[in-house]
Amino acid sequence: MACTYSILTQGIYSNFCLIDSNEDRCKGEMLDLQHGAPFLRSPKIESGSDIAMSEGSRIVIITAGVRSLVGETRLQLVDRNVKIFKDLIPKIAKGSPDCILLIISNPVDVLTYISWKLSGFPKNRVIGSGTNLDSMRFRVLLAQKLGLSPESVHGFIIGEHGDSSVPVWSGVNVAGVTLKELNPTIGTEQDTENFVRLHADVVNSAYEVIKLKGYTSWALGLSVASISHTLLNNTNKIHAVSTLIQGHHGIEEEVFLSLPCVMADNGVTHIINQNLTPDEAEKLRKSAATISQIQKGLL
Ligand SMILES: NC(=O)C1=CN([C@@H]2O[C@H](COP(=O)(O)OP(=O)(O)OC[C@H]3O[C@@H](n4cnc5c(N)ncnc54)[C@H](O)[C@@H]3O)[C@@H](O)[C@H]2O)C=CC1
Ligand SMILES: CC(=O)C(=O)O
Repeated sequence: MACTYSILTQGIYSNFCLIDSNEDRCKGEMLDLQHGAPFLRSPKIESGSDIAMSEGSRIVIITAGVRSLVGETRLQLVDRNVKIFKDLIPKIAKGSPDCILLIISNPVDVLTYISWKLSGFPKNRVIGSGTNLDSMRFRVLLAQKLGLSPESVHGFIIGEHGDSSVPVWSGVNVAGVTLKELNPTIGTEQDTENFVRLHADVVNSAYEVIKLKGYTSWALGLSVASISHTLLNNTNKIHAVSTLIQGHHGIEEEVFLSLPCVMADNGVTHIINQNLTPDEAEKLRKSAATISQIQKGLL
């Protein structure tokens, strides 16, 4: 609902089909939104529990499944959510054969891989929301530390949307000034300015919000709205999203992880080849090995 609300209120798209196995909850959400239609350019919103209602969709955003309880990692959800995806993805692929699949449910990297396999879609049209959210969290924390607007602080978190994510300290910059040039120890334990703490805070963000309010929603909704805007308007904007990264940075496994991607109306068009340090690339390869291990035997 946070994705829907963000897309609707920003005027990005106005034709929605909300599907949930809990039909009443979904209808309640639909009615509540419809009552706001005069403020929302009179959108068309339907709801139901039958996936066939979504036939012919341009983008299918999948958030179905269980979420983490307090202290539970995203990877611990894998078996329960893969089961749901095995049922859903073939039906969606049949009903909306030309759609872009935008996966949100966790563990998002594994479920994006599973969706790619089960849909038979080309890799560019199967995308996980990945570390677009983590990168926003990173920029917000960096901006708070530097006393700047997050829009003026640039940096990426890549790899797993989860505990093994990788901060690209070598590329963090403000107006083209790379912070690593000013502070060569940035992102290491030797750094007296303790920037390394910010990545730990990014990794801990979801755990903290879940402990406080039970789930995360708004930032993810805004992140998905931003990705949707790019896809629907063919803008070639770069987002860190989960895509097939085999062959990049020495990764041999068939895994989906986040790297900065150029995105347009047919999904991911290019992966940006960042000039990672050997340490950053090694951490990414470790992340890939972890995910690959988890994927074994799922299909
Ligand atoms: N990638 C990211 O950054 C984020 C991912 N998530 C993930 O999104 C997922 C959903 O989280 P919430 O929305 O907080 O959970 P929620 O419990 O509020 O919603 C999940 C919905 O899925 C529905 N559902 C379950 N099985 C279904 C099926 N087979 N068909 C249709 N609907 C089905 C449930 O009825 C429920 O309404 C979780 O896996 C969570 O970890 C949540 C926030 C951020
Ligand atoms: C739940 C989750 O994956 C997040 O908020 O990052």
